[in-house]
Amino acid sequence: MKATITLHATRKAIDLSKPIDLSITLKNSDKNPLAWYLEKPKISPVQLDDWVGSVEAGASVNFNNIAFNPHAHGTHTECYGHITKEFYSINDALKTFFFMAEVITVAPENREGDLVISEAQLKERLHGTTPQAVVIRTLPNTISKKSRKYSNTNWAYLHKDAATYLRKIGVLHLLIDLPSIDKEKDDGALLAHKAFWDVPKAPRKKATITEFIYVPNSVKDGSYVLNLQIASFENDASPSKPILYKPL
Ligand SMILES: N[C@@H](CC(=O)c1ccccc1NC=O)C(=O)O
Repeated sequence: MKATITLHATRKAIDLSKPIDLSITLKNSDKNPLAWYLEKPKISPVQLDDWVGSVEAGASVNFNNIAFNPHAHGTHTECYGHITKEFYSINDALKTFFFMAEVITVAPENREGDLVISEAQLKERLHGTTPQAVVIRTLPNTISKKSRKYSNTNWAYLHKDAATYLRKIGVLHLLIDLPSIDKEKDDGALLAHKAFWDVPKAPRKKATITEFIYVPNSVKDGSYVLNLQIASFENDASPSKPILYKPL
């Protein structure tokens, strides 16, 4: 199935039968990626007295409870409610779901023992484009990202100036293949989150950050149509399913 999308008088044709799924599956398995010092998600049948919600155990249906954390267990999209005292829901922040996106690839720079994505790197990779969404693939890009145990690894992060740059060129949706755009242990500074959302000065209520994606190596850098979908959780963050379509 093909579709034509018109944005700012530019028409792009896409093939809806060729989605590129950037989400990492969330599973009850040791292969699930982990961050923030949590153990794996739990997916298990409901038990009510003698009844077990599993067809294998004699029930008519499979009926599982799921216990997980959107920030720690896989691909999720968050709004500025992630870092504010007041409650703001991702379900109110994200109300439209198709955007023009630029996929870029960066090798974080070594700065005093940290791996940092700089403003200069983003500027160079975006070469003057001002997309609605930016998808950052970090190098090395191995498939182990889908099952990595990130806790206490001091993963790569976005310099606050890089996040400010994205805000200033009008990027509304930022996607990255790390558990956070910020440094794992920063004493609560969350500099890149604050810079991207402009918190507390002038919070960008519609801006979102999607973390824990995986961009397959087969996907080339460049322009795509992004379909960013969340589950309708009233929460700062929700599991999400970003899908790219390559313009034909
Ligand atoms: N870097 C923060 C912690 C942090 O960002 C965080 C901690 C637990 C669960 C989620 C977190 N952040 C991101 O989604 C700090 O060191 O205080």
